[in-house]
Amino acid sequence: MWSQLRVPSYGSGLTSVYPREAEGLKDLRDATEAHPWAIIATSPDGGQFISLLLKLINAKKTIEIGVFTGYSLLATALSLPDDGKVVAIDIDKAVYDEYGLPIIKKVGVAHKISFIHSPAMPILDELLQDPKEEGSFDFAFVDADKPNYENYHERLLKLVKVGGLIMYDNTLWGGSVAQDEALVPDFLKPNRHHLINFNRALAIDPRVEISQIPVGDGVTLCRRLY
Ligand SMILES: C[S@@+](CC[C@H](N)C(=O)[O-])C[C@H]1O[C@@H](n2cnc3c(N)ncnc32)[C@H](O)[C@@H]1O
Ligand SMILES: O=c1cc(-c2ccc(O)cc2)oc2c(O)c(O)ccc12
Repeated sequence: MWSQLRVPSYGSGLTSVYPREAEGLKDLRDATEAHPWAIIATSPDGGQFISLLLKLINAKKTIEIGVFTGYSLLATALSLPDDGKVVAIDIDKAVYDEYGLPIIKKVGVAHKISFIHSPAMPILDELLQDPKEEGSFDFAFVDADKPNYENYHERLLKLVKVGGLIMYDNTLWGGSVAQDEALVPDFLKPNRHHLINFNRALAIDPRVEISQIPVGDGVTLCRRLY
């Protein structure tokens, strides 16, 4: 099961994450447990890492692809200044409206969020039509359909400013990217080769400086170089 593969989240969560988790984030994590796909939510250590990064880089404008119930989105909104903005894109609005939005309103950060109900690709292409949007984002977080990560990367490299960060979730894919195919559990197989190919593409991409970090299901952080 995926939960068994996320031992680092639980291990570090007990001491380093949960005691520091904001009340709204805990409420949202508890509420998300009721959803049948709760396991795909961003992990608490992933949320904590996003919060720290956003504060380190003084992020004001960010973009997120893949919202689900809104855990990473809430972690982001809480970490931006009061006049900060996050553009959040998901093909599923109902789950965000039901789980995340009421808590986001309650903790007073809804004004920082522009939720866009759509597949991400046309929105990224639309943003790129506007010269003001090019190079305007400090940070991007990608946690959606894995086959599109390479397509998102091409667009985000133009939307994020030089020196800005792009963070991709699930780049370890339960550890399976480093496993012999024969040992990989069936439920990890469909997306595994997409993540292996994506990791290979990032490894030789001269436009970014990268680091893969074993937070949650593995995240890869890219800093735009030019
Ligand atoms: C792993 S979940 C995101 C988890 C979220 N970051 C969190 O904090 O819980 C993936 C999300 O990507 C969305 N998604 C899948 N394909 C998409 C696409 N082409 N464009 C935008 N969102 C997409 C799904 O609807 C789902 O909500
Ligand atoms: O098991 C999953 C599946 C996804 C997933 C699959 C298809 C999509 O279009 C989007 C997301 O994402 C996951 C995820 O982000 C995670 O942290 C754990 C498991 C899964």
